[in-house]
Amino acid sequence: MKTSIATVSISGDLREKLAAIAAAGFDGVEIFENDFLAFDGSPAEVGRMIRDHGLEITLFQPFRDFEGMPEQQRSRAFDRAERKFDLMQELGTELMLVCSNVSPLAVGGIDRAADDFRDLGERAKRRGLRVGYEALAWGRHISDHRDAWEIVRRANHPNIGLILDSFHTLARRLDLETIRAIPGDRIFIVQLADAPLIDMDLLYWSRHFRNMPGEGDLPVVDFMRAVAATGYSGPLSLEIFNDQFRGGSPRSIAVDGHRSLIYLMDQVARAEPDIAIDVPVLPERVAVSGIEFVEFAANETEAEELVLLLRAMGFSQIARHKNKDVVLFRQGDINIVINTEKEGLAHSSYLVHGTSAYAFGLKVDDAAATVARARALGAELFEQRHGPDELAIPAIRGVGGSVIYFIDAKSELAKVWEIEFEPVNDAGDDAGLMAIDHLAQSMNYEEMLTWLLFYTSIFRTRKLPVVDVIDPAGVVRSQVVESDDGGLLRLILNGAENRRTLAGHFVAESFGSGVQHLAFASRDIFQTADRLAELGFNVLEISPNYYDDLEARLGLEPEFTGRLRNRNILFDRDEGGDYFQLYSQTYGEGFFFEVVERRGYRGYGAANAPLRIAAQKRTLRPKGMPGA
Ligand SMILES: O=C(O)c1ccc(O)c(O)c1
Ligand SMILES: [Mg+2]
Repeated sequence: MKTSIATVSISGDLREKLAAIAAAGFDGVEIFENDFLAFDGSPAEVGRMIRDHGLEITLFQPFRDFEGMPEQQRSRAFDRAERKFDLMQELGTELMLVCSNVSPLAVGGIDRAADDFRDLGERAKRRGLRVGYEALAWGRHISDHRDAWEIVRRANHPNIGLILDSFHTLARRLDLETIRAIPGDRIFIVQLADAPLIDMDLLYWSRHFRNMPGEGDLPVVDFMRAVAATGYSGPLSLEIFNDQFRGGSPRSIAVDGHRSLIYLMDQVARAEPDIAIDVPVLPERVAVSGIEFVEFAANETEAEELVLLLRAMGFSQIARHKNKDVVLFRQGDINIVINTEKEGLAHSSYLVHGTSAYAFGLKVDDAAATVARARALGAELFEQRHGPDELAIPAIRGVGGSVIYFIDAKSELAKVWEIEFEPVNDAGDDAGLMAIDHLAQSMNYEEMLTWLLFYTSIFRTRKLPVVDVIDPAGVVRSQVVESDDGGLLRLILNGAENRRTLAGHFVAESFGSGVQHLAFASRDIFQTADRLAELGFNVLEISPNYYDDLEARLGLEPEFTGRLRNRNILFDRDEGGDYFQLYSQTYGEGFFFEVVERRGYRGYGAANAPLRIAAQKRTLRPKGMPGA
């Protein structure tokens, strides 16, 4: 199936939009009339520019307030249509979208509208053009695709067809089964959009909050399954009205859009194995069984500080790389790599961002298949020169230019620690840390949907509802992406709206998005806390007021809250059970570690986040005093 996107979906002038759309791999564009009107070139020039990009014009739109007008307005509407037909012929496109009439002058009536469309069909036919009719969810008389289809059916003209738009159908929660009965060849084009569930006026919701399929909450896959059942084989065209996308990066929004369509088609093909759909074949979504390692890039001095910190959490250095300035620290199943090489991505990453967790490795069943899926979804491959006795670990680029490596047990990859490293003898007592519970990445709010779609389309993960975390300086939106089978990948995306929040400061001062915190799972957080105190760990101090409130709120025993308070442990409880957390102070521009213990608890301690953030901001190093 061909992929297409409406020019209205991304930012920039028409030239920038087309370049981004073509680069992202789309086959076609819908020309939104306003983009054309604002452009200072003739229709023929615009048409040529589009074709020079290897794109076809899948649709010209919108033509408004056409059907069911009283005389005078009716003949004027036909005159207007003829003018637009002239324009379409100069542009070089043959399909026009008419959206259902919103004018108060419009008279209702299915047959009256059908008559108008039959006449318009005749005019279109003379010019070799076609017209599609779309029900706007807020149309005056027609707001339901079933009624639009009935008008098209009664117009009974080969040049008049139906246009379906997932937003209008899903926003009104119309029965999707009604789509299956429409003959696929009577559907002239299918427009796709998702949206977050927000209770608001349909027109406002549609014009400001649409997003790419998979980024919102609407069942776009179910909609597309019904469309596929009709035998429709025309373009799938994104039509995304979104205020944020209008101000975003044309390139990255276009890449997101293309990714959303590939992922959507992939889901439809898997859900409807009996329907022949012409879609790219890609490996299925990848189950991640955990984070194999996290790698920090640092210079030598800062690496020493990091090492002190790791030792204060009970980590031991267990190996060093045979050829590179890279060392491996371990505790339980947690592998922390510190890379102080003077070349390669680690070094350039250090130069740009300072000491940071610039890479991590995920455990998967098949690393090659993982990369194949990621590539099919438009992810960027990462390859770096490696020595003859080193492994080529498959990898892609992630948030903020970071790297995600894939380790499987199928190949030699799982033996990377033995193959590339040599052991060193430095085992100390550990602090009861067993595994990485979760990894949190901070980014600008505008990037969140991009990375949400990235993670959910490539990996077998699901998103939880966005949580607004109140920082003293603003709101940070927090989005969990976790294994959808309750597996072991847990990621948090924190979207900062301003640079004065803890997350925003981190993004601004470390020059980009990245891993801001790592949470380790403890066997017994009380024992861990006591051990960390012996090791000289700088725990984040929590206000006594918190424990008074906790006691009252959850009805806890004073003896229990006393034990929490003495160790600066935060507590939360949900239907599943109890959650314990403690934090490090912040390092550098706001990086920190967390230790958690879950006793059946499923969440992430959102209730504690505002308080914890306020405490951490007190530990941020004052500006202008490096190293202080
Ligand atoms: O908001 C609108 O007016 C509008 C116009 C054309 C469309 O295809 C659509 O879905 C909405
Ligand atoms: Mg539409």
